[in-house]
Amino acid sequence: MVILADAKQNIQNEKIKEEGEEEEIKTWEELGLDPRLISALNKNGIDKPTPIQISGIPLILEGKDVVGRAKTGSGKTYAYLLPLLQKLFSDTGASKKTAPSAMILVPTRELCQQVYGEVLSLIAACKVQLKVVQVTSSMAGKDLRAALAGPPDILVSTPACISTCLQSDALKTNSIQESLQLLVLDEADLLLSYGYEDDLKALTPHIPRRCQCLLMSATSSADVEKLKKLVLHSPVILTLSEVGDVKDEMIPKNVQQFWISCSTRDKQLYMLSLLKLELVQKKILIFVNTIDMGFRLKLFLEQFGIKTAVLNAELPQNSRLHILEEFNAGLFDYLIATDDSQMKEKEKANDDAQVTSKKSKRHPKPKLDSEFGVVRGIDFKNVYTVINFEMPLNAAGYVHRIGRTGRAYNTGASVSLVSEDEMEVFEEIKASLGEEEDDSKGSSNFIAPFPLLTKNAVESLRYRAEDVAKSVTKIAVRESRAQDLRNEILNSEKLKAHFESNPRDLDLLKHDKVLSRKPAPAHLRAVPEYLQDPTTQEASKIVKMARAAMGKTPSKSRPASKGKSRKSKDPLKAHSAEGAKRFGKRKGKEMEGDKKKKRAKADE
Ligand SMILES: Nc1ncnc2c1ncn2[C@@H]1O[C@H](COP(=O)(O)OP(=O)(O)OP(=O)(O)O)[C@@H](O)[C@H]1O
Repeated sequence: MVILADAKQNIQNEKIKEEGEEEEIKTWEELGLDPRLISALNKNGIDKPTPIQISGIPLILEGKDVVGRAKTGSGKTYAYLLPLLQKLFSDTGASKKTAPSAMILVPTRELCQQVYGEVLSLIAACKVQLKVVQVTSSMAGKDLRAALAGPPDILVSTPACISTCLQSDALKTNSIQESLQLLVLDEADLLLSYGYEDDLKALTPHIPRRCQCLLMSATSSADVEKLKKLVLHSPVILTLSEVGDVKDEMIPKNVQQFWISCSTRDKQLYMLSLLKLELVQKKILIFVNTIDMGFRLKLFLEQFGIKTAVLNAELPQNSRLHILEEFNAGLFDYLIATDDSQMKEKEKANDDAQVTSKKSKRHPKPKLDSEFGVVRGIDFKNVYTVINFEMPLNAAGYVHRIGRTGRAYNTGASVSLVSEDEMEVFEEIKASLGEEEDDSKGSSNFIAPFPLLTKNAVESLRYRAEDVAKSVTKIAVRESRAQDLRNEILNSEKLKAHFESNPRDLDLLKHDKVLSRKPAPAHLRAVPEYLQDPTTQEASKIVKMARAAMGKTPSKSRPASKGKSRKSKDPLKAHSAEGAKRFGKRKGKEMEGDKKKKRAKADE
């Protein structure tokens, strides 16, 4: 937790204790949390605070301005939500409120929906009379005014939408001056790179000096520095020692990171090998950098009976939210996500869309939702493996992608397919994770070569993969993308109506339906025995056993990292860079033992 120090103030440095470090275990009561919130958390199986919550909640309850930096999936949302709600519990509302008491600003609509859902469920569980609303830029002025009439106690939105509310008078600047007590900027470092600087500058002059401001992020950037100056004006701010750069374990220790060197041309072949030979554990989140690549991969995989959904910026918002809900509910195991850090592609596509839509009215390009984003902060449930089919543009993008697994003490893994022209960003990522310069190309203390995929196994699938890849033409990709969009727009109207009356109904629409015009040939669905070498079969069997051993929904609050980690038979553990250090000796003995047994058996 970094809390900026005003140069004149004494800097009180406290270090957030890492998981497993000797520390007195704090309880929610010791943090001064309201019993209603504690019982809501316990009902949810969340029985003790994470390090960032231990450090942050008391400071926020005291009214301090806070900049919270902690690794992905470490509970930053509750670190600010719990004290924020508690402060509003006691807000008797004596003075007539003319604007929300608290505003939570996030960079994407998906995160807006997620935080809104968390607030709603905590308010319901605590049975308190607090009103929360979320507003997004897609809402018309009259809907914004209706949503903010009242006004609500808590407002969850994006900076762009707040700016729209100010312009359309749905929010009045003098009301903000009178009523705003708490302002939270979540995923703060992304807010400016999402182009919200002007929107924030439109808001900040109206933030009253007494307002308590909180900035949360898993990675730091020059933008956070800018935001601190822009937003953190309270003179008394405490500082806890910086969690450090990305290298300070910004990726949870319980995430094993792997990589595979392969040509761009072979990426689909390697992806097929990983999934078809079942060498990685479900659920699987696959990141690509462009929407076209997402559909190309979808069409390719479905020819082999692997059904996926593609989450991207051109889908209607409630379709995107429904896909996230379906995926989190486990209705399908593979999700292809277009990474939001590829902002350039969106801006360019938006510009193109404006240009082409003038030229050809008949085929206007769909407008990309610039508030789309499914990497930052989105709390994917039970994602075990994150696969970078294409590498992110930078280290922060890598940290946030990998951060979609290994959340809240659960274990996870990542596999990055690195082509020759991605080696540079791969080296940058390794350096930012703390790799020493002199490490020879490819070797790493943080990201180990993926050990379970043999050359034989890959070559055995090459012919089929290349044959299918050829059939996925540019035209097929474009047609499937347009078809998917038409389906989703049609569905999204149905969705909106349906959600109102059946909020819990998740299987209304299948988002992972097959888009290929021609049905997948049956012989491609299964990999024939003769194509699988014994090593791969053995590895696949152990991966499945490891997954079964973890059960379907790993427990949220059982901290695997507390040294009491459940003995996982995960075959990757011994091979991961982290695992090699910890498991090297023990694993070596085990493997020695296995070899002796095999030799003894052979001698019999
Ligand atoms: N004290 C806790 N114990 C166990 N699980 C928790 C605790 N606090 C939060 N969680 C759960 O951990 C998951 C991740 O929490 P959250 O989304 O707040 O992480 P984050 O730090 O915001 O991640 P990101 O950097 O990706 O935004 C959520 O499912 C949340 O319910």
